[in-house]
Amino acid sequence: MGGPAPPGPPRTRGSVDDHGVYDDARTYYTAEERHLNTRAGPRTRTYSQNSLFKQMERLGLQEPYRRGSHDESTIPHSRRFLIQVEPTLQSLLAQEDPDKNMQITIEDNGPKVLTLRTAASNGHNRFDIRGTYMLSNLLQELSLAKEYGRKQIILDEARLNENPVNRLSRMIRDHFWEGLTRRIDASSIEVAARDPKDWTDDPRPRIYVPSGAPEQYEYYKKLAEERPEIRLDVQLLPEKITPELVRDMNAKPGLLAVDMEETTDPKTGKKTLRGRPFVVPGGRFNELYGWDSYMESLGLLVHDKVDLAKSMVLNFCFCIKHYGKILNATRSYYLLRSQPPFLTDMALRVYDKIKHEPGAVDFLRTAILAAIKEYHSVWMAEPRLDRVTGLSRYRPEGLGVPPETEAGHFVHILEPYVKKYGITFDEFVDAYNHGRIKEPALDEYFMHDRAVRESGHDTTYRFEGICANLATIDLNSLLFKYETDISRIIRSVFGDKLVIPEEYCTGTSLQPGHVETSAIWDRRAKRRKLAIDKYLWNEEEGMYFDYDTVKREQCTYESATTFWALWAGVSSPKQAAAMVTKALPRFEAFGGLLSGTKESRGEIGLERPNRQWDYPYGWAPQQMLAWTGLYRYSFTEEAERLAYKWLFMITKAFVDFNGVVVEKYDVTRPIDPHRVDAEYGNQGLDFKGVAKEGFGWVNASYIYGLQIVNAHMRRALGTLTPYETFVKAVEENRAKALAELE
Ligand SMILES: OC[C@H]1O[C@H](O[C@H]2O[C@H](CO)[C@@H](O)[C@H](O)[C@H]2O)[C@H](O)[C@@H](O)[C@@H]1O
Ligand SMILES: [Ca+2]
Repeated sequence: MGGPAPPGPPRTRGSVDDHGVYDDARTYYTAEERHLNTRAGPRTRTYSQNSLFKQMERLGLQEPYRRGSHDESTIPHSRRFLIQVEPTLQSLLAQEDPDKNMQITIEDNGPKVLTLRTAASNGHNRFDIRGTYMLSNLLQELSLAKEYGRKQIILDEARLNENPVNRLSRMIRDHFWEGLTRRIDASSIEVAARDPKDWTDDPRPRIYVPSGAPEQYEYYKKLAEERPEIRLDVQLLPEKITPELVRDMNAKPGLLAVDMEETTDPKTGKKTLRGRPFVVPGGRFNELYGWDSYMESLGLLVHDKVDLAKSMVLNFCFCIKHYGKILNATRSYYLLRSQPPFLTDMALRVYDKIKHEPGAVDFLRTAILAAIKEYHSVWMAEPRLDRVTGLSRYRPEGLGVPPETEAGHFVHILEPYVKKYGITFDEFVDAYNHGRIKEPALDEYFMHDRAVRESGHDTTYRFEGICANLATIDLNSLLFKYETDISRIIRSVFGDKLVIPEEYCTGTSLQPGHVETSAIWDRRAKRRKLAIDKYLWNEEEGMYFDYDTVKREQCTYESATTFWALWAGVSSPKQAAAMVTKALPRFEAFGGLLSGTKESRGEIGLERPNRQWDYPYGWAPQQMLAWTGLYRYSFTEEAERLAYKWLFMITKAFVDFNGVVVEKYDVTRPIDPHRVDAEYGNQGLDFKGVAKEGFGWVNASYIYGLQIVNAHMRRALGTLTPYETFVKAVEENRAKALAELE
């Protein structure tokens, strides 16, 4: 045992690995020597596609269709091109991007072929780049090269025809995570403070600091003084956060401070603060989110970005300490609501990676103490707890109309009131928000609307006008997971005794010094399972449903969140089997799991528009939790199949649509599943030339999903094999192998 690892296969000179063909863009395009044409002698000419075309024209030759003296090198991966960046970019776009959206997709009807000059011939020989995928990769590479200031590059062909699964994984690892990482401190506050949702006339950077973090207040004040040009507005929050306060803060929306760590300024040698980094979802969502962060951390951990996942856990602990909860997200207008809770699992996964490091147990203690406080003060307290069933609901406090939605979202609800009072829309909203107009039916509507947003499923007909009354299978599965995780951690890491310090008692009925043991958490979990079985399980349908705690009846909307019970381990093996045979077929579509069934959504039309968390849309968290849950109950084949379908859909859209990765997909649409126009539309589409961020939880689902499928499937994905073709091939091979045995 032990000893050095066996040597790997010998590396041939000139092989792909040899010169970092797949280096990240910064490394690839900033390495001077890589882009010097070492073969260039006195004959070197600097070609651009433009000058190439002109020259061909002069000679009466046709480009790009003529093959003539083309470089026909057949050595895979060894071909490189000598390219003048800007002129080639311009000709590529002029020719292959007729709809001028700075993306080359299957919808662009250009000739789909462009001739490049090979580096080996000093630019004398030519080679055709063909098809949407290679041309769009060329556009992406040229955009990156330009960004790094390159005028001329030597580009490896292997970057243009790379296996798409490898390319997307590489983009996520080397580019997207970085593009989505934020740090709130002097280094980049302008970027972190930007809020595409800001509805005010003066969207300036603003930060709210909790009263318990005076050192941060000093830090940001100083920063604002030293850099007046960024117009940073620094505000100290009062100790007590009330619905009135949050409503009034809507006139001045801002970022909420998160955790900072002490560090030494390399310039002055003095102690200073540095923001703990976090990943944002992307698009219009440029702040730390609750459940997005958990999903993102699953991808970060696969990519060994453990520090970033750990840092997000610590930011959550800060939020629980200073704001009383893990926030929906860290903007002032989200202050009163949370999101689906995943802290214990997230902390455990990080701990698992760092447990050999000093401080790991302290990290886990901090996270678990925070989770216990959150459990008691948020989820198991009024108004979220329903004392009759013992189950919990999404039911945050708040006043008035949520300001962050896309303009027009509430028009159909508010228009009748606007007419009734004969005032303008804005006047009505202001009067209603400040209580000058009282409309109890609207209060009820917005209580449910806030609950919908806390649930993370904003919006869906499952929840409209009812959400705050529902004990959902989602939330109660997650709380069951908290209970079982906390029990296990107390027993296995803390010797079955965890002392609760004073700061973790506020908002709970615990006394400082109280000792938690696993037994009480086991009892809590047992009680919740019983209640879930009693109120949420439906034997006939073979799945879980929400329970209306006011009407005291089970609901009928079929939601993919039924599979969260598998993820949390709350189902019996019999229930799990019933879900697989009865429920799963109702949710399975071309690209994976539907959010809900078509029957449950009902008819849609002008008066009843599509909601983004209903049929036909599919979301990354639903997929990830279902795969993990199915795996947990040994339904490996089902988990692999669902993961394959999801990954195939994402890879295909990535290949056909210039590297696109979006927030959610229409899982019933094989050709362009990224097209979603419900509510605020899709996020992640809006890029020029090359995608820089993807979308947080979809990035993660891709990386995580590749851990779920087997190696054979991964290879089939790389060749864009549809699931049915893949299965057929597997079956044929099996039949052949069996026949050979006989
Ligand atoms: O601006 C409208 C709503 O946007 C958020 O919801 C959606 O994006 C979140 C970030 O990716 C995600 O966590 C949520 O599940 C999505 O539905 C926000 O969370 C809502 O509170 C907000 O009203
Ligand atoms: Ca285009």
